[in-house]
Amino acid sequence: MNLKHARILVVDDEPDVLFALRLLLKTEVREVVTEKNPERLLSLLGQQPFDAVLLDMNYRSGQTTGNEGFYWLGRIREHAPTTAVLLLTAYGDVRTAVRALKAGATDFLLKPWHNEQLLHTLAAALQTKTGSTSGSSSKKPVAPTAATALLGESAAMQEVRAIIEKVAPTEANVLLLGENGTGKELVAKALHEQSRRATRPFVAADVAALSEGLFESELFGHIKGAFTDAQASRVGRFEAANGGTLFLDEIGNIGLPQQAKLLTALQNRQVVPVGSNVPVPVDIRLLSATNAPLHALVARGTFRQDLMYRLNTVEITLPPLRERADDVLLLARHFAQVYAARNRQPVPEFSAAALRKLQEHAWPGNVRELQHAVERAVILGAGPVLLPADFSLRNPESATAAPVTAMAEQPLPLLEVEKNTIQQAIARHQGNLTKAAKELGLTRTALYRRLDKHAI
Ligand SMILES: Nc1ncnc2c1ncn2[C@@H]1O[C@H](COP(=O)(O)OP(=O)(O)OP(=O)(O)O)[C@@H](O)[C@H]1O
Repeated sequence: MNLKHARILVVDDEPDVLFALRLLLKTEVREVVTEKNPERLLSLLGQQPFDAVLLDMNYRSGQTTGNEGFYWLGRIREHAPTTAVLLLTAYGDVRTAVRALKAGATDFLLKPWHNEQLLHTLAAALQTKTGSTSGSSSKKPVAPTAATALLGESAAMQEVRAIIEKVAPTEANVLLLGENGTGKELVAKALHEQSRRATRPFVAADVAALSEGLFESELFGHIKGAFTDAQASRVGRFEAANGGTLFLDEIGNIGLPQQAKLLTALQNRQVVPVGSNVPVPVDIRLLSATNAPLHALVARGTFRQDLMYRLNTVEITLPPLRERADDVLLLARHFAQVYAARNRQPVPEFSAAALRKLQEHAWPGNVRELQHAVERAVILGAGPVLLPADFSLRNPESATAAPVTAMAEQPLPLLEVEKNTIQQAIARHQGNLTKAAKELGLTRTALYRRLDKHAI
């Protein structure tokens, strides 16, 4: 995790330390909360998730044993096992620091600290926490983190969560089905985080975005000199995910030749890098996702049945947002909190009419569309209560006609033209971003970047 996105809790009984750390961290991280009473630690952790806690070792004057620090470290480990804990220890007290690491601390910081060093240590601890450079050998599954919390109280979402809980600890391959923006990638991350592979890598690949030529080298790797641009050997996504989870997104969009190669790799549990003839064994759990009707593609003969059976030991279908109106409100309030915090604004309320508007909208882009709509409303909204006018929602039918008329009447700035063209393409394909991207001649990743740029 990036320092900029982190929520940090600092617990120390010295007001000067709290003041100095708040001053240092507030421009570097997303949120910093300071607390001088360690007794309040657990209730703070219960109120909101923190990515890291900076914890002092001694709270009573004259005490230098660090025992209180160890006690609170243990309690944090029980309540928030994924939160990084950095202990603040007196300079020179290396023995306590080593004991702290053995007791489960992520790292320690010496008082007085150097600001640069502290930021560096904190950033490294956050990296370790997300597992991207983790050297941890623990095989214990971790609880889902806030970043991957799958929200929704509708019967459909409760069922999805129940299936995740059952399937996550197994080695079953899971196929995630559902429209764009329904949360398939989020479910994939939740499956990984609740699995025995949680401390190993989670590697995602958008296979629809890969050209036919790139598919093999991206997934299986290549050796130096395998093709003109291959100036160095490179491991593919399979090898990068070794021991962990590989998530193949948009699996329904790959052609028959790629399907055959993928099936061979899955059957043999090994990959052959491009340009090599030496197979490399791989141990991965495969999760895949698509918004395409995969069973219909099999019936039509454009997707191999034997490959589908490899992928869908378990199938989870994410329901479209329009079928779970109650979740719309819950998610809207959640995103309002997230974006208000991110922009350091008070959390806005929703007027009854605004809530009605959100519930009645068809959400062709599902949760992603709602997320962007709320973000835009939080940033541009006029007051503490969000009104219907703060949400400019387009239904697929109305989106096609309006911008064309506008273009005919007066010249539009280039950015507006780009935005309109994208919106029309998305509307024409009923929110299917893969098809819209294809029509626009963009990769899905490039389309996402533009959606973000235009806050669509
Ligand atoms: N149930 C949910 N609770 C909280 N956030 C959600 C939920 N479902 C989706 N989101 C958020 O909506 C956005 C889109 O979700 P995600 O990328 O997982 O969808 P997807 O189905 O994989 O989309 P695509 O098919 O377009 O790749 C993400 O920012 C995700 O965090």
